[in-house]
Amino acid sequence: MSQSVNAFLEAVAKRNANEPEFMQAVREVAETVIPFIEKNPKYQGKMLLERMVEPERVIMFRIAWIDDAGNTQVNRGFRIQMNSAIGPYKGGIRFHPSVNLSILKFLAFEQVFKNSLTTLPMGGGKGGSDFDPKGKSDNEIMKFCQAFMTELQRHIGADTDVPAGDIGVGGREVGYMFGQYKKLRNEFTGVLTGKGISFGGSLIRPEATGYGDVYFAQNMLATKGQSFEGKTVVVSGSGNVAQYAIEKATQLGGKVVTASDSSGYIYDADGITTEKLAYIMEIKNVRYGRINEYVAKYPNAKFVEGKRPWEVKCDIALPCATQNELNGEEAKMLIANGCICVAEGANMPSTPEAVETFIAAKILFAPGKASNAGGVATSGLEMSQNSLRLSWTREEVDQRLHKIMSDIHEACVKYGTEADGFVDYVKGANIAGFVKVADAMLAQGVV
Ligand SMILES: NC(=O)C1=CN([C@@H]2O[C@H](COP(=O)(O)OP(=O)(O)OC[C@H]3O[C@@H](n4cnc5c(N)ncnc54)[C@H](OP(=O)(O)O)[C@@H]3O)[C@@H](O)[C@H]2O)C=CC1
Ligand SMILES: O=C(O)CCC(=O)C(=O)O
Repeated sequence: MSQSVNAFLEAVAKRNANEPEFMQAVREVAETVIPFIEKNPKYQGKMLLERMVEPERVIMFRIAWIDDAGNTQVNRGFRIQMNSAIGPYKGGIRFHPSVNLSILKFLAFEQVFKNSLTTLPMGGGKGGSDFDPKGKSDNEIMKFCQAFMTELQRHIGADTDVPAGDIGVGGREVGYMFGQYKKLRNEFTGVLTGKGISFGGSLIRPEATGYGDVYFAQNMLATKGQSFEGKTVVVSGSGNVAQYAIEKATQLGGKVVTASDSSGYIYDADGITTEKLAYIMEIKNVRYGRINEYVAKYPNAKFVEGKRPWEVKCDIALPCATQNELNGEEAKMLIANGCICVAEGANMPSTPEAVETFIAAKILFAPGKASNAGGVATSGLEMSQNSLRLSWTREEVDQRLHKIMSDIHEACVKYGTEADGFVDYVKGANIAGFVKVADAMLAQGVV
């Protein structure tokens, strides 16, 4: 690592002690963007990256609510408004007991680059709470969402900051938060995305992150004359992103053999067909159950408790669960088993050692900020439809999503192609994402 990158990271670490996930995300960007800045005088002397690692605003608040047993509960809420140079803050809300400042700052920082890559006018933000939705009744989920929005509503707005879902926050939670915002503010605006279709949501938004991840992998595979047809695919997670990655990979002729949750993974050598995926959706979206319930219905499959699916032989891997779920050893195992393509559906699922391993082996590797950008891009399309007070068809939204994912791929190739023709998608995504935000910051002066 160069001296300037080292010095930069030391200074950031000093100001952000005990924030390992945030430092991990900053390091990955700094290693590729600082050498680019050093070759481009236009971006020097204005502290651009130094400004980008400093959130424009961090909001932290108490959420008090009453559970079904009549007990008072207290959680912590956050919204990180990271960068608004190219548009209103935009990014999801996460409800998970692991949520803290470090995790949300890493997600908000990644979001700035990702949103820039989509080509749409969206700044970056992220929020959430350490609230654990597991085991809560529907009434408790609604009460919590209302209490969360009672505070958050004063900080957001259709032209200020537009939240959406993330881990633990899907259509149900977005609906409850939207209802509370509308009640308190007495306005019907597109203040959240991922809304229900009957109140301003966009067709394809639920599918968009998983579909977009597969479209991006399709673009990468095409550079090698390859496709999903006949390939074995390993997917982690079984939530929103994983479900639609499985659906699209299967539609394109791939055989998806795994899905997982935090308790372990299921391996189905016959492939997760459309009918079997419908069962996963019932387990996860209707009953909020566990992935091992799959083997009770499909006994040919097995459940591997407490493990992750990267030990399964595959051609393509799609990590779609959470951060740091694929380590260096697992990356080596994937490569030794013949994996040629990894497209991250989750945010930062590969550890730095895993990323290094994929790039050293020169396989097709896409970082989440490029390959999972289809979700927020379609949120951007939802905002456009809300502003127009129109709804586009499934086909129209899917067509736009396709085009956006191809354009992101092209931008990565433009900025990430090495002298020997290898495309470093990490470098490409970071530099392409940086350039648009940096140009806007330069034009707007030091603010
Ligand atoms: N939803 C979206 O549009 C977008 C999401 N992403 C990213 O994709 C990833 C998945 O999000 P999404 O599908 O929406 O979330 P969901 O809540 O729908 O699903 C999350 C899945 O990941 C698993 N998971 C969560 N934490 C862990 C953990 N610590 N170890 C193992 N498994 C875990 C969950 O299992 P369990 O139920 O056991 O916790 C569940 O299967 C996240 O990284 C998110 O930031 C990125 C872009 C957009
Ligand atoms: O759709 C959005 O606004 C948020 C998506 C998101 O949180 C993400 O891209 O990680």
